[in-house]
Amino acid sequence: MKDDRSRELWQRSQKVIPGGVNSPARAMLAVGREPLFIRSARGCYIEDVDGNRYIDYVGSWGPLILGHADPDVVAAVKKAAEKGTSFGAPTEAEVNFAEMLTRLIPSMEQVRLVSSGTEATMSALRLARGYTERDLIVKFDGCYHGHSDGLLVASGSGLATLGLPSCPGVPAEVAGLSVSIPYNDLAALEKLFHEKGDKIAAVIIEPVAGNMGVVPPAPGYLQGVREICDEYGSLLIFDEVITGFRVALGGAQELYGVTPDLTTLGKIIGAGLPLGAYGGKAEIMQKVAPCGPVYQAGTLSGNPLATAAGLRALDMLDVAGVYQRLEENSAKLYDGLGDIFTKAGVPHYGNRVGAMFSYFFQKGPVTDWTSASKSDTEAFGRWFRAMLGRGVYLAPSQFECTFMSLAHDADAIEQTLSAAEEAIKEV
Ligand SMILES: Cc1ncc(COP(=O)(O)O)c(C=O)c1O
Ligand SMILES: NCC(=O)CCC(=O)O
Repeated sequence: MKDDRSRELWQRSQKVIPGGVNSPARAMLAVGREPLFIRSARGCYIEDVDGNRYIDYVGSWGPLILGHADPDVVAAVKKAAEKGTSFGAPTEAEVNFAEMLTRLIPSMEQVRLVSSGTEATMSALRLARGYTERDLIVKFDGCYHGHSDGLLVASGSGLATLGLPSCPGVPAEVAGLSVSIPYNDLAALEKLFHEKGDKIAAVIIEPVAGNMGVVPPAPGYLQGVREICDEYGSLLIFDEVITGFRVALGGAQELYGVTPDLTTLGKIIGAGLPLGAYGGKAEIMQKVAPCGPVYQAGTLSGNPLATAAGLRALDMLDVAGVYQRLEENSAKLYDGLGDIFTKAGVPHYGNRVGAMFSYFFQKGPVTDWTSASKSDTEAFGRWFRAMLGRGVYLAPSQFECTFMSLAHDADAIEQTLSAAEEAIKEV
């Protein structure tokens, strides 16, 4: 694999960009190589600046469930751009988009558009605190909700990958308002509420965790979390930045039949453009300025290019059979990989929910961060590099997801499994 040009760019980039990357997850530090610089992508393929082509299972970290450069999405963005890239005033597309979101995710009676998942969760927490007039937030070890101060506590994603349990720069007073406890452990949540329930504004949870690798909720767990929140008058926030429009059209809340008070979205709803959203019960959303006192704003919020892309993408997902196809293709790849690991005698444990899955290099089971962190990350690094060398681009961390898209067809799956049969010999 030739990577001269990527290397050269990495040398240059490190002089002007910390670590050479604009987000730590891209650095590939945990898998023992330098990042590849990408010049283009289409469908399920990405191409780096040295001309290597890979089947891509990162999908820009989740947004590209339609595949890269979907022609309809690109056309919608072009058309919107010609009419102006930002107005700082309301548009018809925003109304259409909000109507679509509230129709497809009925618990979101009202919705605010923002520009990232981080903004969505940060704003939802502020609203929950403003609404309940309480300060404490509960989160779960290994879950990641973006990089706002109060959420960088026992976080998943890049912090888990780099082994950063906390983050300098977050004042202890702020971190102290977020309590993090193990995922999938109702007894721990009950105990915490028993002690501090009247101070807890909200519980924020990834209804399927995707930032410690994929960890599904145990049967009944989300229902249990809902009941505890109700008992103590705390809000339940589902962070569906990853799971929204991925595990089902109506997200994890539809799949598991549990209704949160607030939902946060990002990734897929922007189809690769910067777009996030938070929303929920109208009574709560009415507290947001200008109709209420909880301030939240954004120069580029509801950006016309992003909403045009999002509208087109959600239209294409709201078609009978789409999620069935994603499910079937994801199962085919996931099962095929499992067979290859088994045949090779490599200890592994898999978790999959729809079009997101992870294989952990350990015997498992993996139900929370404590169990996920027991994985053999050196083995994962060897696996990652062996797959990359055979044209398959996986997320460069044991603690991230493999994302399928509608562009991953039978051919791509076949090629991936052939690569895996060879690659596993190097693990
Ligand atoms: C569940 C979850 N919430 C929030 C975020 C933050 O989103 P963003 O990176 O768009 O700020 C992410 C991913 O990065 C995420 O996976
Ligand atoms: N699952 C983790 C992410 O999606 C993060 C991507 C990033 O921060 O670059």
